[in-house]
Amino acid sequence: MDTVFIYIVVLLIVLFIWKKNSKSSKQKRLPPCPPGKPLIGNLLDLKGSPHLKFDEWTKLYGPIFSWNVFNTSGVAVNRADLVRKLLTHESLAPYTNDRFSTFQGEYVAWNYKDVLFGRGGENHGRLRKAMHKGLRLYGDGVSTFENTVQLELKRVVKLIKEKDSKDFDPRLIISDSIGNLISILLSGNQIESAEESKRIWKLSDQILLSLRPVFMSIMETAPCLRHIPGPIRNTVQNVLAARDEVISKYYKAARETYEPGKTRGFVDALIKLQEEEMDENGISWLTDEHIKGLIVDMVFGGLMTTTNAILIAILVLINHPACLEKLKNEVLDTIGLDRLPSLKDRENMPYIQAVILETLRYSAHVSVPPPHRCTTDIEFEGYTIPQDSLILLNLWSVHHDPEVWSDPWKFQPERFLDNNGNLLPPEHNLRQSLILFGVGRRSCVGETMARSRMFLYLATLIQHFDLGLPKDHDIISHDPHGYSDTVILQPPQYFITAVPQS
Ligand code: HEM
Repeated sequence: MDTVFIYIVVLLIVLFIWKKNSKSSKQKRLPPCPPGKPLIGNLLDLKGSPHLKFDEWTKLYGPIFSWNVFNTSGVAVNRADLVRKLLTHESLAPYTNDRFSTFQGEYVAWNYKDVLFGRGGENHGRLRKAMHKGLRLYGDGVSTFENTVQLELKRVVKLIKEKDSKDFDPRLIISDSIGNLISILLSGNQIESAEESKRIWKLSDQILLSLRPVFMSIMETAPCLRHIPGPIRNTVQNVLAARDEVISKYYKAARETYEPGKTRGFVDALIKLQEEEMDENGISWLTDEHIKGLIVDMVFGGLMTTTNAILIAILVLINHPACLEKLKNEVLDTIGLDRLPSLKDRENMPYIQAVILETLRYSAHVSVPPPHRCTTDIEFEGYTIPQDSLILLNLWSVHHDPEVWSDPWKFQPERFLDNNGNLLPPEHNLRQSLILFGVGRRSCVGETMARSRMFLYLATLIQHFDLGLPKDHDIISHDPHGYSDTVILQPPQYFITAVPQS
């Protein structure tokens, strides 16, 4: 059975390449391209860690280069100003912000009814607004939700105190807690059991597995294989089962108990918006499937990114005790010990804000975000980017560009502070060289939420504990070159000590 299966897959891939090759593909002045192999192009080059290979090519070919895999061409953009121009300039933006057809968009998100995998167009803009509206529940000044987060943080502090100053792996506690927060945000309810965080993580993990290049190319070439017993069908079934569990828990439950005028969480906010947007025939552009698609985005977009950002910050900080000390002084001077940190404190705490920016720059853990699709031939910086090319934002190279960042591999929050210790303003050249959350029509909808969570988690941990290196475990390097290269870079397992502040 296995041999037949592999035979069919190989045959279909060859047919697909032949079909694509046989189409006329007049290539114009493409950006420089590393030499590849016949048929497969640069496939083998990208087998390992794509972000590291892209960085190598950036050094060889400069700020824009192209590559080819199975005759699909891609263009990588490796400098901050060029990323901004390509995605936001009014003459280019209408053509550079679409996405490709994907299994995740078609099957997991009800035929592109979400933001992340969704195609461009009018609905994409409306859905982004809807998601922002739902997320504003979490934004600055929403005190009820902030109180809920503080309750969750108290639980985290209690769990860490139970470690009794002994070594522990913070991933278990942080990932569970961020899962809980997403659950709370979706439903407005406090966590009922440990199962809820697990349910959310399961969906995120399954989507991540389905993003493996081999699975993606097979589904693109021969989607019918999802009906044949074997690994492809298993992957499809697992991701859809995990999705349906989350939808049943968060969408169906909210819909059944929804009371107009009460907004318990993100899902209620979307149901309310759906009602507000109904036309005279009682039909709303925001369908139930859109609401479900946005729930999938919340889980997949929000979980791994934020959990890893917090874990990276902790790992880097315990390896930089002087930064940790400055941070502790700022937290204790501004907030003290008698109350929990609140988002309002942030404006008086430039150092922690600089630490957050530098953590995200230094690690560039969303190193190569989901590709954009170029919808027509465009001229850019003297090159042609052909229609249907993938556009990849090489954020790893953008954030370690030695022309912009002095000593790019040094963790140095001070680079974002002026001589008086104030945070550089957003229009400063260095701030403009950060593309941490993308730019323009596809920029991250969860940016405010991610930054607020990073702030609250770090400030609360530092307020309550002296964080430090482990006593009985190896010290793990914080160098991002060693992070695992799933879609979002993850630091290796590490241990820390957390001694309660006296
Ligand atoms: C530290 C945390 C995060 C980082 C560094 C990050 C970074 C990014 C980046 C670089 C993009 C791609 C932009 C592009 O394609 O041009 C993106 C898109 C996106 N992010 Fe985030 N993100 C984070 C947290 C979140 C959170 C918490 C959520 C959910 C609430 C979220 C939801 C999304 C969605 C839905 C998109 C797709 C936007 C679109 O295609 O229009 N992200 N993010």
